[in-house]
Amino acid sequence: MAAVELGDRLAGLSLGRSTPATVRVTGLGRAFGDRPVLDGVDLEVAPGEIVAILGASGSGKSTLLRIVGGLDAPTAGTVTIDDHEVAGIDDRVAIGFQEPRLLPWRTVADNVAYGLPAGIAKDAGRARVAALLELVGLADFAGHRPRAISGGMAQRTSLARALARDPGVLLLDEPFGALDALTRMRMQDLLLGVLDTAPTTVLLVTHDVEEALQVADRVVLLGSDPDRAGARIQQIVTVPGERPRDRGSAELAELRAELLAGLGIDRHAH
Ligand SMILES: Nc1ncnc2c1ncn2[C@@H]1O[C@H](COP(=O)(O)OP(=O)(O)OP(=O)(O)O)[C@@H](O)[C@H]1O
Repeated sequence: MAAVELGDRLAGLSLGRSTPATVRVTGLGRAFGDRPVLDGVDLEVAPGEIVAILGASGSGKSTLLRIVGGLDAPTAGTVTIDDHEVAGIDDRVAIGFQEPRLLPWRTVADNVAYGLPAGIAKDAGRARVAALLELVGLADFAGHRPRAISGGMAQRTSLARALARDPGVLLLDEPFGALDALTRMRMQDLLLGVLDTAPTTVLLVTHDVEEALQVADRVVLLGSDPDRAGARIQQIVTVPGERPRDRGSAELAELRAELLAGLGIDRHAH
């Protein structure tokens, strides 16, 4: 089915479509006990924008994402979504993790349905699940159990479940981190295709500079200065070029080297 036709089908559902939201992070800090992890993080993400968050292990990427999603609370500063402060788990937000976290005894379709907003009419819910399965290429696997599908398919199911809620903000924490390199690249393309049809504001945590450069409008580098305990934003890079981007372009190669250097990896040393 063509993407436009699918988009019409999604738009035509009685659920309607929530509009991509603005996310504003202001003076954000988080300490665990007396150990600061994040300190003074400021970031504004525009509606429909895709922002990748890069940083060394332990730099607080997941913590930042969890706070935006209301799964954790900051010790300083605020997060707002469309000018409403986040305080606890928020309906406007959907989260996808590295592990698909599917219920093994439920079918693929039932796992996606699990993400539907409370109170949606049965028919509308069923139609939305069908449209989402179509969108992620799993229409023929609706009745399968999670153990009978591949890791990439499970991750697509998880993405469809996140979108079932019709979120204004989609938070993805290393969503493709457990997949092999080829599946990972396919998933990046699939994600971009899905977002064309069902646009939302995306914050994507990743370890992978290449993934950030392929998928994001902007890349945020999180890290701490030698004289600071908590991490903050070191650099924000606007990625040039329309997607899909040419992985071999000189411009991206330069950005890649710059971001790797920011992560403490000197490419020329290897
Ligand atoms: N609930 C918690 N209690 C205590 N410390 C925590 C808690 N959650 C996270 N931390 C600490 O905060 C720091 C940042 O963790 P976080 O998972 O946000 O980093 P990350 O950048 O996502 O790391 P990775 O790339 O390895 O997933 C780590 O040192 C971690 O041990």
